[in-house]
Amino acid sequence: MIEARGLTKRYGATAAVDDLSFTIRPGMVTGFLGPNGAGKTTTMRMILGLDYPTAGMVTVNGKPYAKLASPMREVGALLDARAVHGGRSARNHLLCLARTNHISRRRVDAVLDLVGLANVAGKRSRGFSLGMSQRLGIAAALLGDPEILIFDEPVNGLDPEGIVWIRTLMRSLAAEGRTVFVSSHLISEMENTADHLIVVGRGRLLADSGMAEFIAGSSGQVVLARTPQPDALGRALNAAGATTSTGEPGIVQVRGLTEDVVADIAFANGIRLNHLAPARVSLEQAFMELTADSVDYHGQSPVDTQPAHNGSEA
Ligand SMILES: Nc1ncnc2c1ncn2[C@@H]1O[C@H](COP(=O)(O)OP(=O)(O)OP(=O)(O)O)[C@@H](O)[C@H]1O
Repeated sequence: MIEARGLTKRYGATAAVDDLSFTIRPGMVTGFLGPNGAGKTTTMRMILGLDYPTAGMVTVNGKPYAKLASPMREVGALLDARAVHGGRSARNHLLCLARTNHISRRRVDAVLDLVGLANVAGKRSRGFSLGMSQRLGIAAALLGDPEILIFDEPVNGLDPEGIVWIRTLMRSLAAEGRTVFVSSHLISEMENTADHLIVVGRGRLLADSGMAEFIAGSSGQVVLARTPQPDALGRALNAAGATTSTGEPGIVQVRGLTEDVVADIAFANGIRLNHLAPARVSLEQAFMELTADSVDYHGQSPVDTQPAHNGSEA
């Protein structure tokens, strides 16, 4: 369990973390989300005693990190995968950590196996790809077999296989009853991984909710229907109170109704559906809407291509 109460960190005039209170519970993956510069890394550094709060407090299993008797056995963290001595082999890096924390050599080999680095364990980490470095960082986090795991943007720079591997690992660690706290600036990454979400923007708490509630409360689920009769489907759905719009030819975007209801309405009106699915984009849109006022770094946005409108598509 990690508990923050009124946690605040100021750098001059900037409040990197601003009066954050939350509880991270065991047995689940908690996603820590927010745009760039929202204060995620600063929060994680304070949990790990690497930065001191300006005000408030954060505890790990009821104690500040500095008071933990055997920190590596209680909390494992991956903050910066490149922060290792590049001249050391992966095994030596882990052996050094193990020795200073009274952890056996056997455990070093076990975590090397677990993260898939056993056959490069003798190689210097300087030559490692970002993905291999991430795996080494995760091996270090797991070394003390801790109950609490903290990962800062663990999938940065990973290939799809690495992303799936980390996602599966986080899920299995949570299933073992551990507390897993993982940051990301992309909600799409968390959608299939996290059970619970803490969302921050400009250092402040924007949401603290279960993933299912977050999705359900998002600004209207969007359902995509592919049909050879888009006009007829649009009219039938509008009559049922939905908002529809067209994207690609033959695709109707529906807001305000579930897939089941859209299917029922199509069936009742004799309209053929070739495909019906929830739109992934709705969750990302909900996240972007929630954090829109907190984004520090804006890029140039491309021309909006699909304006939604009320009423039937014409
Ligand atoms: N040591 C520091 N000195 C001054 N300002 C800092 C320092 N560390 C962080 N900040 C500022 O605090 C704010 C929060 O930064 P932080 O790195 O915690 O955000 P983040 O959510 O982890 O962002 P990202 O997703 O880009 O990693 C930013 O405005 C950042 O510039």
